[in-house]
Amino acid sequence: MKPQRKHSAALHTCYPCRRTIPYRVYAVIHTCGIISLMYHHAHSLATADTTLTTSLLLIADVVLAFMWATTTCLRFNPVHRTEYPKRYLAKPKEDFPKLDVFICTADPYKEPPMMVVNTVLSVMAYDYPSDKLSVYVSDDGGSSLTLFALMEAAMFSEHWLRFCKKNSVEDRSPEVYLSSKSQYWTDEAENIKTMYEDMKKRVEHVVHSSKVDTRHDHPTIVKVFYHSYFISVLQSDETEIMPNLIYVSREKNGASPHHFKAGALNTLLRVSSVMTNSPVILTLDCDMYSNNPRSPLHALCYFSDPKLNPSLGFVQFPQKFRGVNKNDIYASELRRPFVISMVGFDGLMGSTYVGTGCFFNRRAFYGPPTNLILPEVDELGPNWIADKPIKAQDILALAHDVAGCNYERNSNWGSKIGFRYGSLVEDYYTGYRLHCEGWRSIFCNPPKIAFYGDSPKCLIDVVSQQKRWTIGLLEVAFSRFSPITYGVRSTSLLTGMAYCQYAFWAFSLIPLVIYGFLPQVALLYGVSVFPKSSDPCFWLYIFLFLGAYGQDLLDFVLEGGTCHCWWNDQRMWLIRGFSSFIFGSIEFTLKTLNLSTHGFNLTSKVNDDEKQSKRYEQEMFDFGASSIMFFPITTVAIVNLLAFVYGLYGVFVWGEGLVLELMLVSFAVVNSLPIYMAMVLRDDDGKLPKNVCILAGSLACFVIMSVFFVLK
Ligand SMILES: O=c1ccn([C@@H]2O[C@H](COP(=O)(O)OP(=O)(O)O[C@H]3O[C@H](CO)[C@@H](O)[C@H](O)[C@H]3O)[C@@H](O)[C@H]2O)c(=O)[nH]1
Ligand SMILES: [Mn+2]
Repeated sequence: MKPQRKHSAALHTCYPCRRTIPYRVYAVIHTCGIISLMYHHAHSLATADTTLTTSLLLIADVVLAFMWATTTCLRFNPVHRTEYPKRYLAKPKEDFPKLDVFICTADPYKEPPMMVVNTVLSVMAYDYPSDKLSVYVSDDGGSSLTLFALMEAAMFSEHWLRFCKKNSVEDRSPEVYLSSKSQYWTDEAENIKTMYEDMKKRVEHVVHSSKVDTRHDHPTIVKVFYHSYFISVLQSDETEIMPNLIYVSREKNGASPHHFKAGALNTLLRVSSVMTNSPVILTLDCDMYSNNPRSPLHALCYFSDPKLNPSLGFVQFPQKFRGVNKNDIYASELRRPFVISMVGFDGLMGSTYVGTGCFFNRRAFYGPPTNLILPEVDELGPNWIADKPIKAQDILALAHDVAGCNYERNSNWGSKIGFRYGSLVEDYYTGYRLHCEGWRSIFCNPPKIAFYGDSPKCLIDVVSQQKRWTIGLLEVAFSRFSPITYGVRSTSLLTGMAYCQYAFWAFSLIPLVIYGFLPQVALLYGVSVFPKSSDPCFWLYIFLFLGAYGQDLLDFVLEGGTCHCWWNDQRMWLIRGFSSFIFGSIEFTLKTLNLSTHGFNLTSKVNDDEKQSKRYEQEMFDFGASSIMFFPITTVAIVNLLAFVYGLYGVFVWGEGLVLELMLVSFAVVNSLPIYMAMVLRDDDGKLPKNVCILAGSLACFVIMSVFFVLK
């Protein structure tokens, strides 16, 4: 997309980042460094008799170079954008397009119904013509609890919407608004607070008192909530229609595949098509409430631009989370994928889709921009005019029909139409496939955060979530549509390569394991695998390391992060490498060999362990759960500690020989400090369980001893 300059009536502008040119220059220099390193390895292979270690180091460096190249594609043309929603507002209200909002939920215990209710209310209260707004909730749990909560929400919404519009409330999630104390408290506010608390009590009472199973077998339920009129507060003779609120629980049975969230979204796509068929769709996860009532206008600044319009598939807002601790110890903000890379993608074909907070052009789900693929019946196509009342008998009957679990059999749904199946990261995969079809996208990041969600607050949840992503990304990497083969041809070299960064995310496991064990164990035997400090190659290593890490830090800080957060973020890369990537790759392999299956393990959104929340606030790592996931990371921490101690002693004995080894080991040890503390110094529930420590200690000894036989 050619950057365009500001002119007065424009709805949006786009500026290239200032770092672009220096980055390109540096890329050339760094590339020369990498080539020299490869030459060094090739030379050692040919001359020295250290074939095994050199080959391993070569493999590690090739993977690192590949990762670096993919990141560099995202640094080629980063852009920033600004929208002018006020200018859009000047349009007559009739010209605003209809908007369908999709909200997914799946389990009333991991995703409390009150959380869903707040998300629903926050979008129903958008600053948007209410008669053009429809909110669809997909409940994959088929739970009567969620249904009950929505019924309550529907009743409360009338009061809430009126209250928000009358008092120009900014926080449209009632929970957030009512728990913030900085408000002027009026009788009216007191009143709405009582109503909200009553509703909350009823809903939570039902949730606590009835133990329902999250069912895997349930019939279709489609429930349209009664929509009444409410008197507009500004001109008392005018009436305004409430937004539509529709609950959908698709039919499920054990025999037909249901494709997790992608399946749920496709069901909503069909049901909404029959009922309202709005040209613009917003997808949200149930924890992502709206924090900015004007975000649809930001998105429309792009969708209404005729220059972008014919091929603009989606507008993605960043994922932001509430309650992240000060220095973000688990890197839950995911600043790299959700902001830094987005800015880079945006200058190529557009941001990736991250599953939530994304406005879609409905047409994008029906084939490439130039080639409309029509579904089975007219009512499901993007051109269908949905003008019947949504409670009409035939409309409801059709909605039921298209939410059936056998509906998609032998159809294009999930392959050519709708959200794409075949990966546990249906978001990344769907966005990628749309880019392959020629759709473009936009990253929209206005200063007022559009949505806030929930992120896992304990380490095991973090690494389990990322294990699911690892599996999903590998599914894409090894599919027929792999970015490295199909992607680079269908999009562009840079976009395809940039997508590779994620698809092959887990591959960084290879250099991590090699650099985490090989030099350390060699050091323990007094053998050096890196060049001595008198060798010019010594400086090559230093330069490449500092260059790559330094640029990474710069990216982080330029996109609004702090140095301390960056440090925690890079540490999480190591931690996830030795947990999520390892176990994700194993599960992926088992599944490919048909030895196991894996599902979509929901991330829990309840934090009711007070002690644990406190530890999180104090930035203490929480290992708590005795999980095999922490086993490799503990092992590598122990090996590095041993090597560090031995290396310190060695410096005095061998002098300059092992400087690079020692630097590497020190870096690993500093990164592992929380692990050592969790092993020996701590006594709370978050410490590393004894059995994990003992097992890891034994494995560390085993690794060190077995290398003895290889080296000697
Ligand atoms: O069978 C399923 C499984 C999940 N969901 C919903 O999908 C959403 C995301 O699930 P969550 O457990 O919160 O996953 P996260 O790891 O937090 O989500 C990230 O990763 C997912 C892909 O793995 C994306 O779908 C999400 O948008 C993205 O935020 C939730 O609203 C769920 O209710 C369903 O509707 N049906
Ligand atoms: Mn989530």
